[in-house]
Amino acid sequence: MQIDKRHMVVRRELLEENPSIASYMDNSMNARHQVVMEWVPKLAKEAAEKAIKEWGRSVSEITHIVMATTSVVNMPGVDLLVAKSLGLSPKVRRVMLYQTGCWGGAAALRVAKDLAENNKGARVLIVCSECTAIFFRAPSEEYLDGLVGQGLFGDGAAAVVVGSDPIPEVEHPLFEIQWSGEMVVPDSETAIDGHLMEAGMYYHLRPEIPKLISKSIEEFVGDARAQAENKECNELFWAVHPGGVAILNQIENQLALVSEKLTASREILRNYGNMASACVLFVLDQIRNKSIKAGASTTGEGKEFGLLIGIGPGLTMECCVLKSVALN
Ligand SMILES: CC(C)(COP(=O)(O)OP(=O)(O)OC[C@H]1O[C@@H](n2cnc3c(N)ncnc32)[C@H](O)[C@@H]1OP(=O)(O)O)[C@@H](O)C(=O)NCCC(=O)NCCSC(=O)/C=C/c1ccc(O)cc1
Repeated sequence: MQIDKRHMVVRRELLEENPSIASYMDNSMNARHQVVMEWVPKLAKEAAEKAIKEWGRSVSEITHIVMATTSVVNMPGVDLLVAKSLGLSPKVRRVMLYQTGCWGGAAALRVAKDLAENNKGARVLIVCSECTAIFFRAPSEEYLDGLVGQGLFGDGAAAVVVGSDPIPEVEHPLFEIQWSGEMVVPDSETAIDGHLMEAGMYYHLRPEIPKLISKSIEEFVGDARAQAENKECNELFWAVHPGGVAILNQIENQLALVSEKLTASREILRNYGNMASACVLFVLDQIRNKSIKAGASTTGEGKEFGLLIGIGPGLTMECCVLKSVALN
């Protein structure tokens, strides 16, 4: 699996308090709902506060919130809980992305880009928050792909503020979102599916997922590279969703990437597992932190352009072309 560590709110005590979650197929949705309604907003708030602090302006200047989660279904949306807990204005404009799975982080960036560019002065808070309590269950011989997911998935949240026309000396952009695109891999609808049942979220991950992705990745990346001065793959930096080691290996081989290109994705996989929508933002954070630490000339490992790629149910691939920022 190449995962050393994951963080999960599902611990022994929680399972003792909620034994239905620890069963394979007992009715457990009530218990799960309580857990994810507590933790998805809690993790989101923590991540958002860090992002807002780093951005450096007041919460009152956040005009929009875009939130992604696959871990909870609720009305009103959990974005409202998060907005309230952060003290955002009741007039903040909200977009909630549910059930996008692992392409949610990249999709949130796409939506935020369009909002920021079409609303002068807009500052869009993106929050991605995921909690595996919605689908954690006991193993069963009839459900091996569930065991694969159980070994892969972790809890986590990430946030970022997106805007246009940054205020000099006040706002310090890290990357510019140059372009965004999406593609559904042909005939892959059944590769990842998930259904909310009395026993919680029940999903399937077909073993052919990595192969299906590798069949379409070149075409998809070709569209993106055209928006990045047609740079060769190895002239870009890469923030690929670490869906699993086989997915990263297939992409690396298919695009003939040198091994360092996916280092950040592999490090996030190793230290956090697959946190669905939040993962690509963790990877991007890792890239800019390492770039700064290494004394690189840009936030993108010294490269001018990079691709951020989310991959999830559909199979949907979502890509943002990012332009890095010069580091002094
Ligand atoms: C990490 C894996 C699982 C194992 O890698 P490995 O240790 O190098 O080993 P192998 O790839 O050789 O696989 C070992 C065994 O596991 C089997 N296997 C391998 N995937 C499978 C399989 N999906 N079934 C059932 N047997 C299998 C595989 O066939 C093989 O069986 P065997 O030859 O009999 O030993 C690797 O195969 C891998 O990365 N697979 C792709 C993982 C994957 O599908 N990722 C999910 C992408 S979707 C996503 O990110 C989010 C979805 C999501 C959805 C809902 C949410 O709420 C939130 C999120």
